Amino acid sequence: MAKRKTKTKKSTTKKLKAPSFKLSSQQKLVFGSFLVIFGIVLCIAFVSFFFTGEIDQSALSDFSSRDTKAENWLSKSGAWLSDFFIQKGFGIASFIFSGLIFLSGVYVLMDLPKSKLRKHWFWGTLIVLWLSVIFGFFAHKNDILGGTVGFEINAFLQDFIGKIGTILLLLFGLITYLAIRFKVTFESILKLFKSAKKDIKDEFSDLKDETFVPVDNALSDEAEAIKAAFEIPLEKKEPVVKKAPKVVKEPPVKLEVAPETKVEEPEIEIKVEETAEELSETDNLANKLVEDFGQFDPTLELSNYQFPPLELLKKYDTEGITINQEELEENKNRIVDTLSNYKIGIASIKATIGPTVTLYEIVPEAGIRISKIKNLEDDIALSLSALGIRIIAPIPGKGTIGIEVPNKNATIVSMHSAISSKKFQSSKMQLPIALGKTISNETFVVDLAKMPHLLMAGATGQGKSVGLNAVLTSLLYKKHPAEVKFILVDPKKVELTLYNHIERHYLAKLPDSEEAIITDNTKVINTLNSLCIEMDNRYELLKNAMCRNIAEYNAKFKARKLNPNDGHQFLPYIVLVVDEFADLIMTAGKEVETPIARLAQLARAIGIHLIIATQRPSVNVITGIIKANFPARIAFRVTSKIDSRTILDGSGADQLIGRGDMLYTQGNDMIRIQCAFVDTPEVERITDYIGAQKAYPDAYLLPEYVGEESGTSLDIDIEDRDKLFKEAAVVLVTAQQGSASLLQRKLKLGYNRAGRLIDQLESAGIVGPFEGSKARQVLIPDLVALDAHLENEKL
Ligand SMILES: Nc1ncnc2c1ncn2[C@@H]1O[C@H](COP(=O)(O)OP(=O)(O)OP(=O)(O)O)[C@@H](O)[C@H]1O
Repeated sequence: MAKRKTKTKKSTTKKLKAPSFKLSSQQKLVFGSFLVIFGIVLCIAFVSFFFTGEIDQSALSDFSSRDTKAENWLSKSGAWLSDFFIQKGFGIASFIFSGLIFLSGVYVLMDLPKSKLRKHWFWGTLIVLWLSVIFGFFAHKNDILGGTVGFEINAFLQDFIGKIGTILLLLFGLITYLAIRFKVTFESILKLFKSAKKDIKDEFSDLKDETFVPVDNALSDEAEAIKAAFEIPLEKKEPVVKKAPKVVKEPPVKLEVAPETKVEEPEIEIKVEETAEELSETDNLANKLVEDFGQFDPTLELSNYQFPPLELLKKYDTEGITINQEELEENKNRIVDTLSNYKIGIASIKATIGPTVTLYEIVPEAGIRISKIKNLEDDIALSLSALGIRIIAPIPGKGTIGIEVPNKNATIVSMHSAISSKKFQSSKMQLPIALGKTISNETFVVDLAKMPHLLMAGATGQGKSVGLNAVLTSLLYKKHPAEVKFILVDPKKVELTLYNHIERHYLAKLPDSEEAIITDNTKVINTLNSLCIEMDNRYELLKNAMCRNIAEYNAKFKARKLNPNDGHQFLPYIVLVVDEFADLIMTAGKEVETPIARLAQLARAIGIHLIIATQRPSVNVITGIIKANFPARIAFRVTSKIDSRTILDGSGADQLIGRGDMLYTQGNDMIRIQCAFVDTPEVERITDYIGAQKAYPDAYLLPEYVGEESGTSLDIDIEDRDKLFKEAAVVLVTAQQGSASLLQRKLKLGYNRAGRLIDQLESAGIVGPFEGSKARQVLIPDLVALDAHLENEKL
């Protein structure tokens, strides 16, 4: 865009330059002074016209006769000129013409830039026209106020749009003029009003003070002396010795501060100037761009995009607390009885009712050891004879013991309630996810960007897929397609297919792949490696932009402080979802584990987040390296304590009741949550709703990844060259800079491939040899020479 702009600018200046003629210094002096004098002549003639215009009318009709005399101070010529400009032309606004002619003379004499003068003429003429029309509006006949032009235009306008229409049109013209010429905005007008209001207020209070003057003067001599000691007028900054005038406007407290500020003032000023100069180059440009075009809006391309409405999600009748007093009492009695069987006395008991389980918080009697209760966990569970009892002894942060007992009638936590909750709606998180409801019926919202990766595990049929859908749905309800992209890996081939509808809105894929959702395990390897390249590229961009994370980078990009010509672009978050990780590890092993681990370790700062789900939480799937990099974990119900340990590093998941009952941990505490339920038809409605809207031309393209096997390090043979060879040559020749990182950025390549390309370009004689830290020399001067060079090679 910018390039095109400069091009058009250049071509117009070229066009304009063609007819211009150069004046010699003498010619400039003659021509310039003529214009200055002519401007003055016009002005004198115009002024005189107001006194002599009427008398001179007859003289004009007999202009050629030497006998007729005109009263105008410049005689007949003056009378004629002013009649021409004022009477027949634009009325009193014609004075502006005399000014413009005078100004043109000054410009010619002083050899000032003509572009500015052209601007003055353009805007000046518009003002003349506007004034003439507005004066014409108030003139009843062909009056000198608006001249013939003003009168006629008025008559024309009033015939068609009436008086009110004309005045409104003129007002609109004025607003447009002010907005374009002086960059006036609505805010600046408001500001002006505010400051005017303040001034009036100040003035008023000053006046009030002044009215007190006589009282001041009437003060006793003693009071006068005390007051005088403080009366050092701030503006003058004179030494204290200079005793004050009689009028006291400021209270003494304010004045006491004065000497301090006086001392510090110069230091502050110096500091401000220094920073201002340092920032000036890039920041001033960025500020100007923001002023002219506003902040960069990544959503602009799909500015009409509508977020899915809440109505697409289903509401359930069984929502809300269903446990009754009877059940509560019954459970309480059983807990008290069971514990007393083991000689554990209870001081108090409190219940918190959740959607699936109720937490009974017990304060044991003094002297009871917590370890005793913990050891009896299984026995207590057995005595209470309920599935899904979990004992938390003690509840972290409280001195109590928790016993979670499932409710007889579990309630469904609908996605509708989670998404519509205030907590989710008003969340300012980068990637907010409404996971479900906690035991105290609060909607649980977490930030995926903070996790920064999520591991989900649970036995089959316990709610993993629903959980994944809840995560994806949350993001779809909160993030614009420009802000987040998903890479979906679905070896089961059926779980995530619905998201195909939103491919061109929300999905990312490899350039050559047809399907955005990856179901083939071999393709996953390429995608993961490509994601690693994307990660490296993003780190390079962040480094160049001197930003520590994607949020800072995007903020800087939006503020137009990063130049897109340097490869900078708005970076959407990328969320990689792998539905069946165990399957992937079984078929591809190390080949996927390595890039996953690399991404998990490094990708957090640059906005790539992984969510991996597995139904086989065994140690060969969730390996040490994976676990170390996935602090945020969700465990649905599993069948054994060992599985629970593998996922959560502790038991608990084996005591869940299934159907979306889950434990969430982000390193320390475990939180029991009932996962929000989102059914397939709901997901379908959402994806259909989004899919029916205008989309990007293609899915978000990840950098191309070519496996290591293709291409050797130095392919001298033309046939063996990388298929991006020509593009790479064009990039380097255009930039006249032989750098691999430039190729990486422009062609979205990984470091290895860019390096290989540079080697091939060297052997083809397009770039020079390696020169240490400096970029290689480009041996071909331009694209024409490059074409010729490549043609020669073929011969
Ligand atoms: N949050 C929930 N609330 C209520 N019911 C749920 C919830 N999550 C899952 N269920 C019930 O459990 C069933 C199985 O859930 P889901 O398909 O998510 O299991 P899964 O763990 O993905 O199974 P698989 O591994 O075999 O795909 C759902 O059809 C639904 O009836």
